[in-house]
Formats: sequence, C-alpha cells, structure tokens
Amino acid sequence: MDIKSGHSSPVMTDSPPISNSRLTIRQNRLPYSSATAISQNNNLLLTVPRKKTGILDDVKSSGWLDAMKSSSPPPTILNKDNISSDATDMTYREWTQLKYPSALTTFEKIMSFAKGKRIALFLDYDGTLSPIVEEPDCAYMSSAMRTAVQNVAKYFPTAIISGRSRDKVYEFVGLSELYYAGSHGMDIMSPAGESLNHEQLSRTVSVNEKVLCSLVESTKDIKGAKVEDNKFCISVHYRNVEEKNWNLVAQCVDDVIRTYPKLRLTHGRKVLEIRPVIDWDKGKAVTFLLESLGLNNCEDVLPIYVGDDRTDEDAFKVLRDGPNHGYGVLVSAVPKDTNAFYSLRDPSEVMEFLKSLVTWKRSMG
Ligand SMILES: O=P(O)(O)OC[C@H]1O[C@H](O[C@H]2O[C@H](CO)[C@@H](O)[C@H](O)[C@H]2O)[C@H](O)[C@@H](O)[C@@H]1O
Repeated sequence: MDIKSGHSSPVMTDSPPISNSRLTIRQNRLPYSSATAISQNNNLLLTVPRKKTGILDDVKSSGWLDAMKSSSPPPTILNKDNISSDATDMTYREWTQLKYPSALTTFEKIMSFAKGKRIALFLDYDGTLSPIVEEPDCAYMSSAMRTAVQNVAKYFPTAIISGRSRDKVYEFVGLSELYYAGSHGMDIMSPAGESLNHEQLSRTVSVNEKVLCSLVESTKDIKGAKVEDNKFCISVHYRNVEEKNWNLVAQCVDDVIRTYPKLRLTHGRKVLEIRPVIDWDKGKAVTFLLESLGLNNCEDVLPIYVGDDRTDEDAFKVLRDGPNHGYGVLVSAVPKDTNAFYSLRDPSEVMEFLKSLVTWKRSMG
C-alpha cells in the first residue's frame, strides 16, 4: 500500500515552538540499518541537572514499587501444587464473558462489523507475537507465528508497534512487507523503506548516551538488572532481579529521571521504560499510520490493534474513542481493566486470530 503525503503533525508538548514541525518521508533511506542511539542534539532533550533529594523513600512514596510489583502477573495464577485453580478459571471466564469477550469466540460478530470494510492491523510484539521470556534478547517469535503474520499482511496493511528499537523488532520479525514503529511508535518505517519520523523528533528525543551509560553503571551491581537501548527510549529490566532489590533498580532510574526533566517513565511488564517527554505514544502512531495509508477517518476502514501491555492502552483508547473507530484486543491470561473491546489469552490465541482473519478474507473471495 502506498504512503500518501500530507499527514498531520504530531503535537510536541515539551519542545520549543517549531515552525516546520511536519512529519516527513525520507525516501530511499536504508531501512533497518543499525542506527546509533546517540543524539546529535542532546542538549535539546537533556537539560540542567536537578538537585537530588531523598534516597529510596522517593521511589516508595511515589508508588513506583507498587507499580513494579503489580506489573506482569504470571500467565496463569497457580496454586501451591502449580495447578491452575478452578476459581481462577472461573474469574477469567467471567471476565471474558461479561466484560472483554474473546476475539476468537466472538470472531463471527467482529467480522460482521468488518463486512465491506478494509481492515488495518496493528500488532504489538513482546507478549503478543512472542511469549514473555526472562531474557529480552531471546524473545524470538515462532516460525508458525511468522507465517501467520506474513499471510495476514498479504490481505491487510499490517504494522508492528513496539517499545523496542525498530531495528531490533525488525530483526525478530524479519518480514519486509510490514510497517514497523519502534521506540513506542516514535520511529516508523514503511515496507518501501520510507522513514516516517518527525524531523524534530529524531533531533530532539534521541536518548543521550550519557543516560544509557550512567544507568548501565549504576545498575551494574544489581544482580539480574538489565539496561536495554531502544534508540529513542531505554528499558531497565528487573524481571531477573530479586524482589528485595527492586527498590534499588527504581532508585537508579529515579536518579536519572530527576536529573533530566525531559525524560519520563512508564511501567511495562517487569520493566521501567524511560522515554522523552513528548506528546507521542502508540495511539498517536496508529493515527499517524492510518493517515499515511490514506485510511484515516474513513467509514469503510476497521482498524484492529492487538497488544498486551500498558503502553498499548493508548492505542486501544484511540480506537475506542477517536474518529478511527476500531477494536483493541488485549492479550492477557488474567482479568484486567482495559480500553480494549476484546481479549485473547496468549500469543497462541493471537496466532489463531490471525489465521482466522486470513480464512475469513479468503472466504469473501
Ligand atoms: O511494546 P512491546 O513490543 O511489548 O515492548 C515492551 C517491552 O518489551 C520487551 O520487554 C518485555 O519482554 C521481554 C521478553 O519477553 C521480557 O523479558 C521483559 O520482562 C518484558 O518487559 C523489551 O525488552 C522492552 O525493551 C520493551 O519496552
């Protein structure tokens, strides 16, 4: 599908007024090259250090630790014999029956809304196309899932929208026919290799190497902590850190955030995500991609977004409340509140859903 020009601009709330803040398409840039994470204009983002106040109390009182503890519940809650309890199953069933129906069991219903419409598909990566694993660098997607994504992309424009760097997620998925939006949707590339980044964005929001280095340095003695460079964002993982040391991880991150006021924090699944303070998220990326595809504000378009994480909620909300009305599908094995309409239990159900979309499309002739 061709990219159209004339997209609307993202609003950047924390940068100086910019006369020409349009999103640009840079043709023929090398797609998926391993670009460096260092900004040429770091001083735009990282400003005068603030004075540090309390230690550890700050992260406790700010609710970080509670958020860290509640992030990423296990796929199934197990009792002491490691057997999924009937009560848990019942709660999950009620959740899917009463609040967020399974996109598989209600597939016919969803497709009745899709009749005569063009579906645009948006897929998160970790926890959606690949199962959550302990080592972030080993979050491989199965070849069956790759085939399912490849097939679905033959019929519907398909984008992967991830918190990871675009290069990394492309390396995992490896399908050149998709759109990729890395760094929580900030870094977008079309199948034709067109870069859809905001000019100012790339200059303004690259996360400073200094921040990365200081996080690596300050967490190096915390066993299991891992700092991941996501180009415009940084992830600090604590999945493999003993819970008694989570406050230390939080403190290291807090020290950085308070030193650089133009960085902010979001919580993912056992990960603290440091990102620039700009008004851009996965929801904005969905709107932008729909505009780019010429599918924005069209009554005959049905966008579907499948994701498992808190950052995906921005996209669910855009599809629920915005003019591009569509469906969010939350991937979760435990009941949660969400802005999505539907649910799927895990990546294997996501794969079934993708296959069902292909079968449905083929049956339409
Ligand atoms: O938007 P996403 O594609 O879902 O990316 C969000 C984060 O995903 C990755 O971390 C998560 O998956 C890892 C591998 O399964 C797991 O070890 C980690 O605990 C999860 O948080 C990725 O590594 C992060 O950088 C992304 O921010």
